[in-house]
Amino acid sequence: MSQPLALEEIRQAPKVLLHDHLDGGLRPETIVDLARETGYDRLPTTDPDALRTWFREASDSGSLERYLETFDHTVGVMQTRESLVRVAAECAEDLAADGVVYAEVRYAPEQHTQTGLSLEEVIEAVIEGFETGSRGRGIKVGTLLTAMRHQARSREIAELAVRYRDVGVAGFDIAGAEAGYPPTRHLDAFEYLQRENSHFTIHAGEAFGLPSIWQAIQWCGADRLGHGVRIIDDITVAGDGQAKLGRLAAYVRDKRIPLEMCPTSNLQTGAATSIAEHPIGLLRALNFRVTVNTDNRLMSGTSLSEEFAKLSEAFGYGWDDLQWFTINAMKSAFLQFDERLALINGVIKPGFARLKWKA
Ligand SMILES: O=c1[nH]cnc2c1ncn2[C@@H]1O[C@H](CO)[C@@H](O)[C@H]1O
Ligand SMILES: [Zn+2]
Repeated sequence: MSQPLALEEIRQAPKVLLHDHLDGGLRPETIVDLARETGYDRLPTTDPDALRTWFREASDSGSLERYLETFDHTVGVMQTRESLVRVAAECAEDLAADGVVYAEVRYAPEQHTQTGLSLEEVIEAVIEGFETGSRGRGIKVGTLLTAMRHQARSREIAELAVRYRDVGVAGFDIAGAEAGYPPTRHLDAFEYLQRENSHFTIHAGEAFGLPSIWQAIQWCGADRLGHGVRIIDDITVAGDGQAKLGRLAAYVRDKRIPLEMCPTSNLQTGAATSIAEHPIGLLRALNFRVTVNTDNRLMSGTSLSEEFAKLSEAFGYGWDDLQWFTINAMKSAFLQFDERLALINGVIKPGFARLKWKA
C-alpha cells in the first residue's frame, strides 16, 4: 500500500462537498458569541475549546436520535437574521480555507423561526451570508432546503426551494430521525418537485436499511441518497471475494445514483464500525457513484480534507482516487451541466494535475 496522502496536501486539492449541514458546522467561538448576543442561556459551557470537545463527545453516542439532540444548541443560536448571515458567511470561509471549490450546504428553514423570522427571511439571510463569505475566495456555494421528516412542512419548504431556485437554492432534502419516518410520508412534496423539474436528495439508509433507500428512489424519485450506506445490506461477498449485487444495489449502481457518504458521522451514529470497515471501501471498488462528505463538521470534529486523509490512510487512496471522488461529486451536483463541466475541466483536473506532478 502506498504512503497515505498528507493532510496539508489534500487541503490544496480542489474539492467538492455535497452533504454538509449549516447548523452542524458552526465555529465554537461563534456559538459562544451568538449565545451571548441573543440571550441563549442553555449552552453546556461558554468556553469555546470545551464546547468543541463537548459537541464531539456528545455526538459519539452510537445513536442517530441522540446525535441529533446536540443540534438544539446550534439551532438555538441561529434565530436572528444577523446570526444566520454570520454563520453562513463563516461556513463559506471555512470551506474555502479547506480547499472546497463547490459546496451545497443544507439546513431546515423551519427550525429558525422560533423568535419570529419568516421562512423567507431565514432563506434570504442564509443566501446573503453565503454571498458575502464566498466573494473572492474561489468557492461557489449553493443551499439545499431541508424539511424535517418528523414534521409536516415538507410541501411548503419544497415550494420555497422552487421559488428560490435561481437565486441561491440548489435543491431540497429531508433529514432528522429516520426510523418511523419513512420518505413516503413526504410523497406530495417529492411529487411536486418532480413536476417542477426540481432536484432533491433524501437522507436514507443511515439509521434504517434497504426499505428506506428503496422508497427514496422508487417511490419518491430522489436524485441522490444522503448516506445510503445500508445499500451494503443488498450486496453479498463470497469467500473468493466475488461480490453479488441484489436488485436494489444493482439499480443504484447501474443508474449511477450518487451516494453522499459521510464516514466519520457514520461512526458516531453507529451506521459503521470503523473507517477501515466502512462500506465506502467496497462501494468504491464496485464503482458505485460514491462521493465523500462531512455531514457535520462541528459534531464530527472534521473537514472534507480530514475525511479524505482518513480514507487515504485506511484504504491507500492516492490522488487518482481523490480525483475520482471529486469528479463524481461534481457530476452529481445540482448545478447546470455546463457549469459542472467548466469546474471539472477548468478547476478540478488542472488542480489535481498540479498535485500529481509535485508528488
Ligand atoms: O446525519 C444526519 N442524519 C439525519 N439528520 C441529520 C443528520 N445531520 C443533521 N441532521 C438534521 O438535519 C437538520 C438540518 O440541518 C439538523 O438540525 C439535524 O436535525
Ligand atoms: Zn446529513
